[in-house]
Amino acid sequence: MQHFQQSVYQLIVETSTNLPADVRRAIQKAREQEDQGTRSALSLSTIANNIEMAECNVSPICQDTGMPTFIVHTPIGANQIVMRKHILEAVAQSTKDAKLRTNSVDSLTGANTGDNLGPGTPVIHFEQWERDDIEVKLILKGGGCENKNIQYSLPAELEGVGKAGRDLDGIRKCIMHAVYQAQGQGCSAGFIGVGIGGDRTTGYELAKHQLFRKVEDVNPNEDLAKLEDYVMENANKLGIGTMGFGGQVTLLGCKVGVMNRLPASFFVSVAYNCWAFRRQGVLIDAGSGEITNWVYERGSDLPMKQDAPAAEDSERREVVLTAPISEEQIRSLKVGDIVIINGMMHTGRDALHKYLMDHDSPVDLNGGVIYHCGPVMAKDASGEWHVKAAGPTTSIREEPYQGDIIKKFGIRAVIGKGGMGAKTLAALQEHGAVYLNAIGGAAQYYAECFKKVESVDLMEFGIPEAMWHLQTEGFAAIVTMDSHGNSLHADVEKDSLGKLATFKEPVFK
Ligand SMILES: O=C(O)C[C@H](O)C(=O)O
Ligand code: SF4
Repeated sequence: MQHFQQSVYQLIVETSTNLPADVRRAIQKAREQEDQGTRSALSLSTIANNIEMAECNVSPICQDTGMPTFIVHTPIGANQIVMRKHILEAVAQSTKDAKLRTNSVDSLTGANTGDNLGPGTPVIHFEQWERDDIEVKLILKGGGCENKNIQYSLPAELEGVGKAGRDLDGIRKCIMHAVYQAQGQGCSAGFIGVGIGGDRTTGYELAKHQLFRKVEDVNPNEDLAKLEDYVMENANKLGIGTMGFGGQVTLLGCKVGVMNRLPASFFVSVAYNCWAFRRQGVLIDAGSGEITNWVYERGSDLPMKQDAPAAEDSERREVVLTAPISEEQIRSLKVGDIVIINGMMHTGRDALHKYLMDHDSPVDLNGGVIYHCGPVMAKDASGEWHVKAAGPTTSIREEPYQGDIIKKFGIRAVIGKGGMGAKTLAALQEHGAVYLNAIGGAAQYYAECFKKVESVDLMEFGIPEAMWHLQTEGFAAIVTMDSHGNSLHADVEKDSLGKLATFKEPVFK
C-alpha cells in the first residue's frame, strides 16, 4: 500500500482539473442543440474553453472545489483506518498545491482550517466488497449547486405544476419543479440525481449516489428509465438555458434511484450538480496501492471542440470600461450589453458583505467594481500571490446587503452569477449601478484576466472570503440587471414559471 496516498492525490487532481469524457460529451451535445450566436451558446463556448484550460493548466475547473466526497470499496480485511489517514493527507497536500480550494470552514466562528480538514470534511464512506482490489470514487460538488438541492415530501402543492401525489406522476412534477427552482443559480445546464423514498437523510444520499452513474447509462428499472427520458426531453422546454440566460438546454443529465420508505413518509430528494460535474474514480491494487484503471473515461480522450469566432451579432453591444467607472457610463448600459472590465477589481463575498454593513471599507470603492468571488490563490517563493482559479459565486446570498453597500460606498458594478433580487435592482436604479453576470465555473478563463494581485485585506476571513484587490484586463461579463429597472433574471424566471405550468397535466397514470 506504499502508493495509496499518491494514488488518491492523483485522483483528486484529475477530478478537480479534468472533466470526464461522458460529462464532456453531454456539454458538447448541448452546444450542438443551442441556438448559435445566443448568450447561452457563447457561454457554452466559454465553458468548453475553460474545460480545456483547466486540463492544460492542471488547475481547478471551478474555484469551488466543493465538499470532497469519497466512496471507497475495500476487500474484506483491508485496514480502513490507515486508508482514511492517507486520504486525509492527500486532501491536505492537494489543497496546499492549489488543486483544491481551502473549503473547510468552522460553522460557528467562520474560521477556515486552511487544509480542507475538519469535523465532517472531507466525507469518506467505506464499504466492503468481495473483490481483491480497492475502488475509490470521488465527487467534488460545489456549494452553489448544493444550495439548489431540494427535498419534497409528498403529497405537496407545487408552484406551477400544482398537486403532486404519491405516485410516479407526482415524482415527475417534483423533478420538473426542481429544475425550475434552480434557475441559473446552480450554474446550469446541470445534472440531477434523484432519490425516491428513504428518510430525509438516506433520500439525499441516494440522490447523490445517482450522480456516480455514467451519463449515458440506462436505468434498469423500466419505469424509472421512462421517467429519466421524459425529464431529459421536457426539462429543456423550461427555457432557462446556460447560466439562466434563456435557451434550449437547461439539463444535461437525469438519474433516478428508488428505495423503500416508511408508510408515513414519501420523500423525493433532488441533488443538483452544476455543469462542472467533477467526479472520477480509480481502481487500486490492494498490494502496491497503485492505480490500475480509471472508473470513468478520462477527459483527455475527448478534447472539447473549439469554436470558430462567433458570428457578429448586431443586437449586442460591447462596451469597454475602466474602473473607477462614472455614473454616466453605467446609465448608458442596458440588459444584454457585453462589458469588458479593465482596472482594479475587488473580490467580496459573504463575510465581506456582512462586514461592510457596519465597518468602513479597507479601500476606496467609489466608482469601483465588486466581484462576488472566492478564488483559489497560491503564493510563490518570493511571497507574491497568484490567482489560480476565480469564477463568480452565486450572488443572491448577498441580497440582504448589496443594495445598502452599493449606496454606502458608491459602487458602480457588481459582478457575480445567477442574478439578484428586487432590493438590489432598486438600488442599481437609484444609485446608478449595474449587475454583471459572469459565467459560473469558468474559473480558469477569468483567472487569466487578473494580471496582478495588488494586495489583500481581511485575510482573517480565509482565502475565499478575503478582499483581494486585483489588477484586471479584459474581464468580459453580460449586463443582466441595469440601472433602468430591467432584470433578465426576473424575465427568465417569470417565463419559465409559465412554461412549468404547461407540465401540470398527468403524464404517468
Ligand atoms: O463558492 C464558490 O466559489 C461558488 C459556489 O459554488 C457557488 O456556486 O456559488
Ligand atoms: S460556481 Fe458554479 S460551477 Fe462552480 S461549484 Fe458553484 S455551481 Fe458549480
